[in-house]
Amino acid sequence: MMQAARERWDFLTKPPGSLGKLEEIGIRLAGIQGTVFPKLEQRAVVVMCGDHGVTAEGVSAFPQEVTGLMIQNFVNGKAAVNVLARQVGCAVHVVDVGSRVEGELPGVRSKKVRAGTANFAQGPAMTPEEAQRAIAVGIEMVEELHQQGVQAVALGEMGIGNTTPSAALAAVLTGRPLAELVGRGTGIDDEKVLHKTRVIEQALAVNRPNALDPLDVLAKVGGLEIAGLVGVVLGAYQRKMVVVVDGVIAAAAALVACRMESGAQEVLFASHLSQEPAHRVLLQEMGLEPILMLDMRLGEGTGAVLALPILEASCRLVAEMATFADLGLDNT
Ligand SMILES: O=C(O)c1ccc[n+]([C@@H]2O[C@H](COP(=O)([O-])O)[C@@H](O)[C@H]2O)c1
Ligand SMILES: Cc1cc2nc[nH]c2cc1C
Repeated sequence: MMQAARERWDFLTKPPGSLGKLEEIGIRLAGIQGTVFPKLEQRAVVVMCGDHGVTAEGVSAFPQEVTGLMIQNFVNGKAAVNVLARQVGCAVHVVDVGSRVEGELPGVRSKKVRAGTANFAQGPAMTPEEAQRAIAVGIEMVEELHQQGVQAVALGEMGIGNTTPSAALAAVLTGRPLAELVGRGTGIDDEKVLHKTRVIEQALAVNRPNALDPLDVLAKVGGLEIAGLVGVVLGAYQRKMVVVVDGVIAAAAALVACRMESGAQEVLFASHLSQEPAHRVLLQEMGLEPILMLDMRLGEGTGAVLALPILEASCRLVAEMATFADLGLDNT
């Protein structure tokens, strides 16, 4: 199907290759959907939310309570991701897979596996069973979206502290040194970046995650919303749905999913390049090239949602452009 799509792109009324990455995107979409004319009309962003015990170590510029406040903001339709999702016509699904918020908020899918992870600088973030349950929440969510006819899922997340587990996952799964991976997250200074690096070093020494066992790594130094996104990727791969990766946290989840199911990479698109340094390394590891470069580092799925119209442009071009044959011309 990808070969058929490549031929179609070369017959469209333009010099071959002149639509650049839009052509490559279209060819990959054809492979995923099994048609030369892929469609991305129905799309959704899943915002997985969770809290992190490691915030007790002072690794974020913001207090943990902000996770809950932002969950409320998402259901009020007032967060950045809501604004962008409205602009591009994308449904927003907010899933609480592990926040410390008590009770149930209307508009939030309450799927809490536990109220935040444990501080992984002192022991495992969660048990493998908890990680598996959080993965199941993601699979279940994407299964529902599939039944609704959704063709593309954007990976969103919210969790104060979650750039710390993301850097830890990246370090274990890629083998790169922490100095290349640890960043400012929500905006910590140089001194705190060093402290964050030492916290992750300690977490790796205490937990000794097995790099060849992605569930072990995820449970020991991951997060509940990260595990939820692993499930979204795995579920989407099974259903041949397009997955648009957001920033560093979503990319860490995507790499865990790829280590569990090597073919999962086939359905992934990188939306943008975050300012968080581990993001570049994670995308490289998955062979993905970012579409947008906007110096964003917000999360929530904002970059992924913004890239949806670019993916859709590719679908529209191949469906609506005339071919040289339509013009009565030979393209050679
Ligand atoms: O998407 C990114 O690349 C990204 C980079 C830095 C921060 N974030 C967001 O900020 C929060 C994590 O930052 P931090 O400093 O608390 O680890 C979390 O809610 C993420 O959605 C997201
Ligand atoms: C305000 C705020 C909004 C966010 N959205 C995703 N991560 C976030 C972190 C903070 C601090």
